Amino acid sequence: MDKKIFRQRQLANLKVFATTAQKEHEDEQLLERILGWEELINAETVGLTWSLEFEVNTWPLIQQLWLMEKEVYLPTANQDKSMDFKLFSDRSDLGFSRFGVGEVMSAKTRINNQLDLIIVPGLAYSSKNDRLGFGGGFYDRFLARHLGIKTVTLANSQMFYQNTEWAVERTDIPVQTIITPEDFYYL
Ligand SMILES: Nc1nc2c(c(=O)[nH]1)N(C=O)[C@@H](CNc1ccc(C(=O)N[C@@H](CCC(=O)O)C(=O)O)cc1)CN2
Ligand SMILES: Nc1ncnc2c1ncn2[C@@H]1O[C@H](COP(=O)(O)OP(=O)(O)OP(=O)(O)O)[C@@H](O)[C@H]1O
Repeated sequence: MDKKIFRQRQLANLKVFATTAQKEHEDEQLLERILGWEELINAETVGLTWSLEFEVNTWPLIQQLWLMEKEVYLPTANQDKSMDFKLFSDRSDLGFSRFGVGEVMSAKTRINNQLDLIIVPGLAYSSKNDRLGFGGGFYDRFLARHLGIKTVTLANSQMFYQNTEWAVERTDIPVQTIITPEDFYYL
């Protein structure tokens, strides 16, 4: 299916799912699974996003990472479609961009784009490790420029597809590991 049409359908699905108790339950399962995952345990610097309602809730994960004394970085989306990961160490440093996503506002914060692990956001994933994002191309551009960075994603039951049901572009970069409530999919 055309990527744009699939993305709109998927966004509508996820917004409905976000109102259910099942979504919250799966968020908890996914949190538990990634916290027990060796590659997360071994990472010292972790990049992830401040989640929107229909995405997997990252706030409990961020708090756990702080307790584990990991450095947590959130991306800032730039005008030229590049991203910079900024150190996030205090909830009060958070602001909201015009797109409505949380970003670190503090100007004196550290940038680190060579992270040990990036937890990539997205709307849909397949067992072939294909990923469909929001459509900005921010992560595909970032990952193309930072080859060798480890990537993982948390996919709830509504985000995960056995087959890739949308058209994959040449610039789409697959995610190395997908964690679902039941399984791990490695590229
Ligand atoms: N929670 C979360 N944070 C995230 C992402 C995400 O998917 N989820 N991103 C994943 O990539 C990045 C931001 N993604 C974006 C995706 C699209 C547009 C966008 O369409 N911008 C339009 C204008 C929007 C407006 O003006 O309202 C544009 O720039 O033309 C912006 C940011 C970084 N932070
Ligand atoms: N490395 C790249 N260089 C140039 N253009 C790119 C690159 N990666 C993606 N694009 C372009 O950006 C646009 C959006 O890409 P795409 O639909 O894959 O976004 P997405 O992966 O869903 O979003 P995101 O990565 O922000 O979560 C497309 O037109 C795509 O061709």
